[in-house]
Amino acid sequence: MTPFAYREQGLCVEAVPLTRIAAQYGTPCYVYSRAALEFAFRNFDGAFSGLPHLICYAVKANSNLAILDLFARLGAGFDIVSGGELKRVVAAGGDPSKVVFSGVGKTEAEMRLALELGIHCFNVESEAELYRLNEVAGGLKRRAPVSLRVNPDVNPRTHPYISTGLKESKFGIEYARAFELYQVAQGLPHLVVRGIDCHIGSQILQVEPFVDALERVLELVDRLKAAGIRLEHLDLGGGLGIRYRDECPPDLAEYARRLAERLAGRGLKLLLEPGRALVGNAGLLLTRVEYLKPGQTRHFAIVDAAMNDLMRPALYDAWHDILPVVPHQGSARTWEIVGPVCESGDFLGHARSLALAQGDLLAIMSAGAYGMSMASNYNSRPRAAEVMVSGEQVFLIRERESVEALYALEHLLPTDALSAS
Ligand SMILES: Cc1ncc(COP(=O)(O)O)c(C=O)c1O
Ligand SMILES: N[C@@H](CCCC[NH3+])C(=O)O
Repeated sequence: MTPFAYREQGLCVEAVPLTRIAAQYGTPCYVYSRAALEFAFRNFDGAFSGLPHLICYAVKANSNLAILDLFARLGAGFDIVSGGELKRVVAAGGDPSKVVFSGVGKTEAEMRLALELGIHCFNVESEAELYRLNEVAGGLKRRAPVSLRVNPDVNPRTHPYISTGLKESKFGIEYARAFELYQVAQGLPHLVVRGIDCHIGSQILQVEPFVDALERVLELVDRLKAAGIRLEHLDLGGGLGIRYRDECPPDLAEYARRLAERLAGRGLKLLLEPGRALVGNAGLLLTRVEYLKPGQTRHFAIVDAAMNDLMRPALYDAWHDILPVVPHQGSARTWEIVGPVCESGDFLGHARSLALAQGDLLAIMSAGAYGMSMASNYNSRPRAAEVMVSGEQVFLIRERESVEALYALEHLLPTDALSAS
């Protein structure tokens, strides 16, 4: 599936040239391909067709309503980590009964909302959360469906900031305590034990860590079964990596086969929470070169997108391919691709060999996941617009913010308060 290709008018998304999108919607602008999103979901879902399963898209990767709507129509469930994400799922037409709620800090209000909407399961991350959830559910005269998110202590072999399944991590319940806490959960009157959950990290490029985690979790499933605690589902979280540069992510069929092998004959429904794998390569960030600033030691191309739009390079030193929308014949130079934000860490790419002129458009690739969803208004920069391409059509799915909207919630101190000091 190649939704991005060079044609006569330069780089296109499906049938639409990026030059047209820039002219109509301005830059910076996130551009997604509907075909790529649908393909990614169907492909992932299809790989597990031999097993009872539910793909719960991790909303945090990209929470635009149009994307949630698309996945909901394809039958997705959703993995959420806040009341805000739950409200987005509902606003997009998602089915709350296919929602799992992860996260270490669920508030009472978030629990209440999720119980009232009837979500599928809470992935509980601590003993204290079990007691709080029991109380909140009791207050609503309901029983809360729960899984314990177990920390299997396996190394996902990824960036340390996005490893979550090691015992040093704040996530999940310590493996050694999980059995005992299942017994606690079983004894609490307003909880129903439904399943078991783990999530070991993100951008994982081998199948082994998933298999190791699954085996650890299955050991626990067996011990629980022997103690009379039967589970309906096993949620293995998300984390499957994608190609940003030259990575070789695991083949989906192989990933599915290795998991299915270990789950065979157990009667457990498999839940998965992919984020990046469904949206990462379906989107790009379109930006324009504002200035070229060649120097003695380094040459800077200053573009109109910045770390507030795409934080991954600044935060993880992450690589995103940067392509010229209309390639030049001119000779290439090595450029630092940087934004206008007042931070030395504000870069989108180091040492990129490109033939550039002021005013050129660039496409920052593989920006569909953790791009817009991690954007901020730092330096009072309005967040970018988002559009979705479908064949020859372009749909605006999020307007560019206005600068006024950025301070609309703020208040000046009243004059009398100022004169009193
Ligand atoms: C609990 C949980 N589920 C799912 C995901 C999605 O991860 P990814 O986008 O790597 O698939 C994350 C993020 O790492 C997460 O924390
Ligand atoms: N935000 C990260 C992934 C974190 C996953 C969330 N648990 C990234 O951009 O790669």
